[in-house]
Amino acid sequence: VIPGWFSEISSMWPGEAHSLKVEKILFQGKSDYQNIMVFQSSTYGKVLVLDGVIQLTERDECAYQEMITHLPLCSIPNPRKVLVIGGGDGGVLREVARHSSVEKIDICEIDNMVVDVSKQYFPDVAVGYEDPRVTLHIGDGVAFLKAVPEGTYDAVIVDSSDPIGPAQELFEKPFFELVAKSLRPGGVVCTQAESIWLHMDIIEDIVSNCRQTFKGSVNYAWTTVPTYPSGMIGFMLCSTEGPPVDFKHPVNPIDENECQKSVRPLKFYNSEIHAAAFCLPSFAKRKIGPK
Ligand SMILES: NCCCN[C@H]1CC[C@H](N)CC1
Repeated sequence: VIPGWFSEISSMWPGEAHSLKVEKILFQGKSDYQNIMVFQSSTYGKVLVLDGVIQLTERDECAYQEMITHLPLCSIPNPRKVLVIGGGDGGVLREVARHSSVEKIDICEIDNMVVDVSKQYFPDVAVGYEDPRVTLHIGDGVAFLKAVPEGTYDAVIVDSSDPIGPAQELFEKPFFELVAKSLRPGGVVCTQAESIWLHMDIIEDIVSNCRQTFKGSVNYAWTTVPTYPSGMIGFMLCSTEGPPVDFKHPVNPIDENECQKSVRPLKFYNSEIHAAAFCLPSFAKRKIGPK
């Protein structure tokens, strides 16, 4: 370990570790589920770390939060009811709130300390909680979905950490089946789906489970996030049987300059990068590309 540097060392990405220079550690704590740390970095703003894994930095969180939200919500004409599983930092809520068609936003986050820490150290991310359409449920996403009436949501966004730890069950088939039941016909789900450089085996399993579970379309998309391992992260975009969804051509575009009074303009997402996100390198296309 280099003094003054944080290195993201994990068995989930053996033999490599992204490092950030640390100016000051701002918070360290342990919730019922995980270790939580916040530090001021030299060049990426404040950084949120769970069990030694970087969750977000102020400088590049826009890439992840905007893409995981607008890839699904811009792919259906009028999203009204949206569920966020995970996402306790509030960044996805901030992005969902940009859609004026949305009437109700439920969020189910297992760890209340993540919510409190984000509100204290990342106000520009946790601002999402201030939207009156938001209802926060603290609990397990699987239990929450079991209690949801069938066909409740137009969109579900699964903003999870990695498969090792509290989020493990969010990568397994029973969870996908519960998500599918909670969606209306032609409803959409977007999940955090790891990196094609690091986790192709996991992604192949996820794609296989999704193809068995979601009878509309199943697509893998990705974005660049400098501070995530391998500098990128992917998403599964799936739709249930019903009105067809063409994820690659946003039917409900959001204008990057559409800056409502309350929120800042989009920093990353636009319609061109939406379409581009579904283009895969050949090694990935062969394994997880459209059949
Ligand atoms: N709202 C930010 C959640 C971050 N999602 C994950 C964090 C851990 C990474 N290895 C993968 C993405």
